[in-house]
Amino acid sequence: MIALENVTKRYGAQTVVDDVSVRFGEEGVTALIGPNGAGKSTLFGLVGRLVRPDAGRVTVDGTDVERTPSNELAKVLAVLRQDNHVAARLTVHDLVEFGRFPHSRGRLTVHDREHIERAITYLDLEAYRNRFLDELSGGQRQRAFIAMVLAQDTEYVLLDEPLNNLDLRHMTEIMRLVRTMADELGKRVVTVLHDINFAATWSDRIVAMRDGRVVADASAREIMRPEVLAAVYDTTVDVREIDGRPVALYYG
Ligand SMILES: Nc1ncnc2c1ncn2[C@@H]1O[C@H](COP(=O)(O)OP(=O)(O)OP(=O)(O)O)[C@@H](O)[C@H]1O
Repeated sequence: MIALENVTKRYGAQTVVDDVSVRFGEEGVTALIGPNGAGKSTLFGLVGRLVRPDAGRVTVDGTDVERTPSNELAKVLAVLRQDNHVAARLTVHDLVEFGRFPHSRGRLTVHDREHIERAITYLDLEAYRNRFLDELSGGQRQRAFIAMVLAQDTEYVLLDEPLNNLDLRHMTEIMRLVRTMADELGKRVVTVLHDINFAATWSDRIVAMRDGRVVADASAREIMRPEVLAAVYDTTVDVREIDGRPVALYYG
């Protein structure tokens, strides 16, 4: 279980995460939604210990992340960040291998290699395995980073906008993969999504943030209501029922 208890983070006078208490880990897939600047990435940073809270506590499986050695944390928690600063002159294979580092410490076992191969296959990257990251399209690069996270093989997986740069087919395939990670591999995935229809279709629970606070936390069906979405995004969103499922229309 990932638990945030009364967590606050400020940058100067601005409170970007404001007394947030929330838990992740019961559901297979949780979507984290909310407008730009709501504090979603900062929340992930706090869990991954890249950002230190000004108040409150973050625990993973009962242990305060502040007191967990980095290597131990990396065995249970993987975070795909939005801004991955990794050397461009790294091949796809090198990057995915890098995901195994918390387990292998640089000495790959047969088991580590299996994880690397599985991740490359799952992300449809076989053809690009030996390409450098700067020789890939944005979507191919995004898939390589997701493969790195998958190879890390952690119980908790935090994905910050994994659908960035992806085309229709790959968006759907990544969400299907996220479901597989939860349903077949037993992982607990929390993913930031800007497309609420993807969030509603593929997640078990939606947590909505706005202005540093959690403003809604419920099932997709409860969140996919015009009044709830308007309160989260401050804009009009129409919701229609198509084939028994709520679909939000927000294309203006
Ligand atoms: N290092 C920083 N220094 C100062 N302000 C920051 C820093 N990091 C984030 N912020 C501010 O904190 C607020 C929350 O940012 P955050 O990236 O967590 O939002 P977000 O919900 O992930 O947004 P987006 O959907 O645009 O990615 C924003 O107003 C942002 O400008």
